[in-house]
Amino acid sequence: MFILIYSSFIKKWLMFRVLLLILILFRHVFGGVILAFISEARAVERVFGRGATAVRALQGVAIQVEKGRLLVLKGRSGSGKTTLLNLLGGLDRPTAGSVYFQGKEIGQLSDRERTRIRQKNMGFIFQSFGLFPLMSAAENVEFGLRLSGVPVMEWKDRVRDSLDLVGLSKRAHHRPFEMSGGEQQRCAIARAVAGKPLLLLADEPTAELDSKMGMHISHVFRRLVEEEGMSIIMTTHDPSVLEVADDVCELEDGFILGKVHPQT
Ligand SMILES: Nc1ncnc2c1ncn2[C@@H]1O[C@H](COP(=O)(O)OP(=O)(O)OP(=O)(O)O)[C@@H](O)[C@H]1O
Repeated sequence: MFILIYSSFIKKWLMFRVLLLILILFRHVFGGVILAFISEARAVERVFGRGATAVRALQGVAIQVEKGRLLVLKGRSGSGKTTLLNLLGGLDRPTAGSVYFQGKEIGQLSDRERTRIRQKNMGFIFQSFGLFPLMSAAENVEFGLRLSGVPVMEWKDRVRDSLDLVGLSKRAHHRPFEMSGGEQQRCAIARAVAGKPLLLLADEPTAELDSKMGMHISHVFRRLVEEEGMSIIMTTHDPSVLEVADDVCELEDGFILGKVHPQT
């Protein structure tokens, strides 16, 4: 009797494990196909402040960012580009509507969970660069790798390669105040891409660069999309970035006017 009950329990337990394994495999193999969008905003509103002084920065915005594509957000100053970028990157929460990253609604997550998702999967290039003033260019990049959980043994190569990618190898041991605005911006780019994030979010990443360097960096972004399969969302006014975009989305007064596909 005892043996019968015991063997039926073992059978059920084994079936449960097999089902679990099939589910995990299904998610790994088909997850990417089912979730074609890396990031998505649905009916998003973002209002800053209250009452008479409230600013409606985004109004009913819906956008889908496909995996492995470079999406540019363009529009006049104050049209809502940075606000949308911050929401898609989980740096801010919408007043209404939903924001998803890999199918998961990130606006609903705690600050801690959103931080974990950002550190593991996303790279950011801010308008203000956000470099640590007491660290050299190499140390700034290395710090980014530490946060994104890249194994220590890969740090040295990744720091070297990413500084090389943006043409900053000769400034590896300089601190931000010893670099020009354009060099600081390139250091911020190296830090954001060194961890090979799934999603790179960049706010005016070529604003401080001359046209030749702007063009070079635009092609670096294109290579990251094509060779690493990275998804990129960036805001810009720079025509050289528009040239390498897969999709361009125009914003006006917090609304999306439309999406075009310059490459097709
Ligand atoms: N923290 C805030 N508090 C109040 N208003 C804000 C805040 N952040 C943004 N705004 C307002 O929201 C609107 C959209 O700002 P946002 O920075 O998204 O525009 P943008 O298109 O990125 O502009 P730019 O090209 O100048 O960077 C603007 O009117 C701005 O003044």
